[in-house]
Amino acid sequence: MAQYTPMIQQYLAIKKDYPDTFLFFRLGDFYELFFEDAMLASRELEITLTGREGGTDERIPMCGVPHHAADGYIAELLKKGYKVAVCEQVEDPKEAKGVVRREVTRVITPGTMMEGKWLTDKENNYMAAIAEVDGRSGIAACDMSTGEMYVTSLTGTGQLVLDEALQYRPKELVFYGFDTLPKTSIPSAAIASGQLHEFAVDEQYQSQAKDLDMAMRTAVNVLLYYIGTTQKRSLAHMRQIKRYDARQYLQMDGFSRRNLELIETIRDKTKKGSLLWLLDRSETAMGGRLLRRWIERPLRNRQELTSRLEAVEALKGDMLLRSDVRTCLDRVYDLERLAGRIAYGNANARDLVQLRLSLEAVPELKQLLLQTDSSVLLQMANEMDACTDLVDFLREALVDDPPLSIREGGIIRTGYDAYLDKLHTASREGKTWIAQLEQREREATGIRSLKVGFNKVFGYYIEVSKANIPNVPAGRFERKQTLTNAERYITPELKEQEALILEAEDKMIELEYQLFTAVRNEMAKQIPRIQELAERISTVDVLQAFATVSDERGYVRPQFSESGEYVIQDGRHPVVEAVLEQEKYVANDVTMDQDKRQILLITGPNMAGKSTYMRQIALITVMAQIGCFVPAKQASLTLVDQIFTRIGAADDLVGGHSTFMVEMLETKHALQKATSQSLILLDEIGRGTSTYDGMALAQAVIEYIGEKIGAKTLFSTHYHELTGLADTMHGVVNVNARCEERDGKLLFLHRIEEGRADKSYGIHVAELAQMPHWVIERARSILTGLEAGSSATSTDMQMSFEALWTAPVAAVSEEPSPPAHPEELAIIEELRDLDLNQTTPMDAMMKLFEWKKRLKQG
Ligand SMILES: Nc1ncnc2c1ncn2[C@@H]1O[C@H](COP(=O)(O)OP(=O)(O)OP(=O)(O)O)[C@@H](O)[C@H]1O
Repeated sequence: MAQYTPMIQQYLAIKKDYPDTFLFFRLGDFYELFFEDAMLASRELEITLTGREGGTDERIPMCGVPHHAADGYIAELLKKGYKVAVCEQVEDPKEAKGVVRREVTRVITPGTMMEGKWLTDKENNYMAAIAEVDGRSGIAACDMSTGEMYVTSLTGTGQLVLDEALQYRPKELVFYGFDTLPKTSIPSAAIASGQLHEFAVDEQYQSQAKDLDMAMRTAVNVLLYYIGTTQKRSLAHMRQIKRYDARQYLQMDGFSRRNLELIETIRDKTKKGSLLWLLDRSETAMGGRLLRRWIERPLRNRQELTSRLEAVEALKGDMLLRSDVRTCLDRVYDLERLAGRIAYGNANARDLVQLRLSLEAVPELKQLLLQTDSSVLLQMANEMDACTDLVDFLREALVDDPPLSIREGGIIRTGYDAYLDKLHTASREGKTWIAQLEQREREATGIRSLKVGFNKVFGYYIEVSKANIPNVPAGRFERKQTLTNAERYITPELKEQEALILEAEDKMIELEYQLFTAVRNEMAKQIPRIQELAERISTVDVLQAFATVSDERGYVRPQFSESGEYVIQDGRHPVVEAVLEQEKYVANDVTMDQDKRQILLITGPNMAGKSTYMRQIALITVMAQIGCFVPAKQASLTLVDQIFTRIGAADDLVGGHSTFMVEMLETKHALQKATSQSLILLDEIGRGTSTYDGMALAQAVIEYIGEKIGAKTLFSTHYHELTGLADTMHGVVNVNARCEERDGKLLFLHRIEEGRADKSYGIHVAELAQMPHWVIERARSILTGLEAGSSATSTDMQMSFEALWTAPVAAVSEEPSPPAHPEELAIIEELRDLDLNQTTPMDAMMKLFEWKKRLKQG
C-alpha cells in the first residue's frame, strides 16, 4: 500500500469497508471509480475506461461520471441489482492539509432507495429479510420510501418461506441462515447476508416488539441492522410494525401467482394484460400500491370482505358521487412518500406545498363519503383526520409556488416571521431608493442620459457618457470603471444602500432556510397522523377503483355461502373479455360443491377454451376475495384458503429441473398442502410422459384429491379414457369445451357444457397454425391408421403404425398433378369409396400394394 499515492491509499482504506459495493469517490466535479470497480462499471454503464498514475509502475484503471449526472448512473446500477457507496469530500479542499478528508455519506442499495426519481409511483420498493431460529422462519419486509414494515413467521425453513418473502417482490433480500435454499433462482432481487443487531427492534418499535416471536424479532433485527448500516439518516417514519399470520390470507405459491397473471403477464412481464392492469383505476399512487398489495393478498375473512364489498356497492351505485370522489382523490399527492421524505429531511418546499394541497382535498372527500349509505365509508369518513391545523400552518408559512431549491429564499410567506418581513422591507426599500436614484441624480447633475445599473463585479453604479463627464460632480462621485464611451461611478450613499440590500438578502436566504427546516421538523412530528390519513385515503381509492371497473364492465357482487357450494352463472375471464375486440367473450357457468360436483374433468379440443375457463374461475375467486365485484351474472362462492394452479409449461432449467419434473413437483406441492377448502386447477397433468404413464398418473392424482383431500378441483385432460371416472368415482363430473365441425372447418364455441368430449381435433388445430401441408396430411393418415387399429391387438397397432410411417411420401406430395390415365381415375374412385372405419391396417396395405401394381401395369 505504501507505494500508492496518499489519495489512492485513502481510497483503498475506504473501499476495504465496502467490498461488494461500487465506491463513487468524489474528486472535484467527478465521482471516480478505481480498480475492479472501474472495470466492471465501465462495462455496465458503457463509459470509457481510462487510467491514472497512482504511484506504482502500472496505471490504475479508472472511470468516472460528472457529479451532476451521477444520479442517472447510480439508478442504472441499482436497477441491475448493485449497491453504490457515495464517498464525499467532507472538508473544504482549500483548507485541507494534505489529502482532502473523505467519508462515505450514504450507501444506496436497490431495496433502500428513497429518491422519488428512482421509484415507481404505483409500486412499493420493498426489501425483505428472512431469518431462521430453531426451525422457525421469520420474514420481515419494509418499504423505506413509505415507512411500512410487515412481519410474520412460519414453521419450517423451505420454499414456502421464500415464497412468502418473494410475495413482496423485494428488490433486496437479506438472509440470516438458510444455507440450503437455492438463492440463485430468486428473480430480480439482490441477495445479501444479514447480521444481527439484537435490540434494534426494541429501539425502533419499543412496546410493539414484545408481541413478536423470536423468529419475527430476529428477522426485523436483521433488516434494521442492514438498513442501519446503509442509511445514515432518520428512520422516524418507519411506522407501526404490522404483524400478520400468512394463513389469514388466501395463499398462492409463486408459480400460481405468476400463472394467473395477477400483477404482470407471463409472456413479457408487463403490467398490461394482468389483473392489476384491469383493476387499476386508482387515482393516487398510494391507492395503486395498496391495490397491488390487496391483489397479492386476497382475504379469507368474510366480515372484512363484506365491508369492502358493501363500500364498493355504494360507490358503484352512484356514478356522480364516484366521479366527484375521483376528482377529489386526483388532488391528493403521494402522502406516504412525502412523509418519508419529511422524516428523512430531504423534502423541499414544493413537497410541503403538495402536502398542504393534498390535505386541503380531505374535507371535501369526507363530505362526499358522508353522503353514501355505506356504514364502512361513513366510518372511514368520520375517522379521517383532515389535519386542518397543519393546512393552516403550512398555508401561513409557505408561499404557493416556491422554488425547487430551499437555499435560494422565496419560500416563506409574508407575515409569517416579523424579522424576515423586516429584512424584506429593508431590501425592498433599498431597491426603491436605488430605482429613484437615477431620476434624482439626473436632476441634480443635469445629465439627462445618466443611468443606474448593476453588475456582479462592481455591484450598483452610475453610468455617465464620455460627453457628459465634465458635468459629474467632483468629490461626490467616485470613478470605478472606464468603458470606451462612458465612465461608471459610485457614491457613498449608493454603496451604503447596496450593502443594506445585499446583507438583507443574505440574511433572508439564511433565515428562510432556517424557518423552512423548522416547518419541516414540525411536520415530521405529525407523520403518524399523515400516515394514518394516507392509509384511509388509499383504501377509499382502491374501493372506488373496484366500483369504477365493476360499473363499467357489468360485474356483480359475489355472495359467500357456507354450504360449500360454488356457483357462477355466466362467468367471464375479466382480462380476456377486456382485450377481445370484435369477438365477444362467451360466458360460462360453473357449479361445484363438496359432494357430487367436487372435481370437474374438462375435456375438449385444443384451443377450445379449457385453460381460459380454469383461469377465469381462479380469477373470479381472487377478485371476490379482494373485495371486488366479479365478471358474472351471479356468483355464489365459498371462501377458499389456497389456490394451486398447474397450467401451462413452467420450465425451471436454471434450477436443474425438466418440464415434466417441474409439473410433478408442483402437483406434489398441491397434493401436500391443499385442504378441502382449496381450489386446485390442473391442466393436462401427465401429458409430458408416455400416454399410459401419463394417464395412470392423472387418474391417481384425481383419485387422491377426491379421496384424501376433498378440494374443489378443475382438471383438464386430453385423455378421453379418464372421462370414465365420472361413472366410477363419487364427486367427479365431466364437462367439455364444445366445438363444432361445419363444412370441414372447426368452430370453437368456447362453451363449456356438461358431458364428455367426443373428439380431439388436434390436427385441425395444427392446420389452423399453418403447419406444413405435408405434416397435416401425414398426421391424418397416421391417425386414420391408429384409430382403425385401436380395436386390434397391441401388436397389430404397432405394426400398422410402423407400416404407415414407412409408407412412401409421394402419396401426400403437396400438389398432386391431375391424373389422366383411366386406371388412375378408377383407383381414385375406389379410394373415395373406401370406408376407412371398416378397413384394417393390413387391408389398407394390401390395397396400396394392389393399386401400385395396377398403376405400374397401366
Ligand atoms: N369463453 C371464451 N370466449 C371467447 N374466447 C375464448 C373463450 N375461451 C377461450 N377463448 C379464446 O380461445 C383461445 C384458446 O383458449 P385456451 O387456451 O383456453 O384453450 P385450451 O382448450 O386450453 O387449449 P389447449 O388444450 O391447447 O391448452 C384463448 O386464447 C382465448 O382467446
